Amino acid sequence: MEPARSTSSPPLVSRTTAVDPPAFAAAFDALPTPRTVWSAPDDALVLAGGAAATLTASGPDRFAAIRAATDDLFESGDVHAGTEAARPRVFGGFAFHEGACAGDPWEPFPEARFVLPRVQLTVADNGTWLTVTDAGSDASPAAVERRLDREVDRLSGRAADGPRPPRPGIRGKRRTTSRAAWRESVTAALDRIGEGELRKVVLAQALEADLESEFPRAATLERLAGKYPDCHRYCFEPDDGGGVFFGATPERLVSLRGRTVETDALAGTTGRGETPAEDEWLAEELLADAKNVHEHELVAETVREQLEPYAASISAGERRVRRLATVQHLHTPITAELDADRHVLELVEALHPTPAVGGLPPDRALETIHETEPFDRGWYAAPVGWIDAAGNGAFAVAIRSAVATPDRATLFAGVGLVGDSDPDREWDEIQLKYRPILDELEGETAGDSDGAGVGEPAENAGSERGD
Ligand SMILES: C=C(O[C@@H]1C=C(C(=O)O)C=C[C@H]1O)C(=O)O
Repeated sequence: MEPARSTSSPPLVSRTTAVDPPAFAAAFDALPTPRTVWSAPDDALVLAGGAAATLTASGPDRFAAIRAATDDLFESGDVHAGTEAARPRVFGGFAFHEGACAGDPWEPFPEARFVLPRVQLTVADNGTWLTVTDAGSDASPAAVERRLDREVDRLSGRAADGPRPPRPGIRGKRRTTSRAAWRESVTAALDRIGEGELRKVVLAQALEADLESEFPRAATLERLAGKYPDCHRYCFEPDDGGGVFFGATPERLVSLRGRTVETDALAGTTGRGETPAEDEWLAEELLADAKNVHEHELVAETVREQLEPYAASISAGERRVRRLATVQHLHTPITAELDADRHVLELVEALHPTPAVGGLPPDRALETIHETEPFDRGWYAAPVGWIDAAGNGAFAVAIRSAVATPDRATLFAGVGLVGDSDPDREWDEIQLKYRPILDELEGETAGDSDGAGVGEPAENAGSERGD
């Protein structure tokens, strides 16, 4: 294992002030690279740029290494955060498995990388906040305060620079997996399930899209925010600034606040109907479908088992249907109280990969994924999120995602296979799971509006219902 490397060491100096909210795209474009966007339904929106510190790690111990590096970074601080949401946090993510970032388009992405942003806009219930942070032996309160004044002048209340750029359009698409190859690999996986070697495996595909015009980062993130307000939205730029990993995922891996843990079992999928009545019918069918319920219960049971060694109590909510813009999923919310104070990365490591993106038994499923998928998963389906000085944090599962460079996007989507899965239906499900990102790449459609403000409430396209 390569030890975690911090490009700076404590002390950490951070200053925050309230500002007038700027327009999202104008702020995004004005921030230094590498930029981060993090937004979750129950969390403040963070739009950040630059790095006061960068923590990277690789190999099987990358979770422990990042944990040690964050403990080191947060060891001593001179912090005036003004509001809790603007306290120093590192943002980043992990590769799905070690070795997953070896090939195109993942080379710029380390197997684990977290950034303490230099400049951060935080949009919380109690206002918009601008933070400047420095870390290392040169960090000085006077210099941080001077920079904060400059950033307030640059960013506060900044208006949109013009109309939102259109979707880039797609010139051509390439699949990593042909329909024939897919049928063959699904059949082989189902044989392993039939023979009792495997109970479930999640196989994914990648889709490369050549773009007609330059990928518009800020506009794409704004449009995803409008369509997926109740998903976790994320965007991470690697240090070279060339590419960007982004997405809007319905799946929380884990959040920890004090000793309270929240997580989701999300697995089992159907489409959306043409009418509200058809939507309802599909949701009812999903709740009653033995194959999908089995696929879902394997995830819910495993998440509970994985949490058990850490928990004083665990409770699962009712299984419901989570309705998104293009698909509907079975969803069980799970909460736990820990038996002791713990770091969020202990839980991330214990839970990842859940059988919602890996399979069961985990080792056999990962072997099958390696042997079958002709591309690197990179950060797809892996944990992305944040960590604070107290070891609290929130992580999502980075699905419904893509890596984009100015002229190309690579999209990823997968499906859970159990004994009675059908290769053609699973193929169709993958196409539906590409839609959230593909819709933002394909040519312009009527009815697009101009840029909204940072954190402006968007139309709610999602809902949840029980049976
Ligand atoms: C693997 C993905 O999605 C996962 C697989 C699901 C399924 O097979 O039903 C549902 C939600 C996710 O847990 C993906 O979107 O890429």
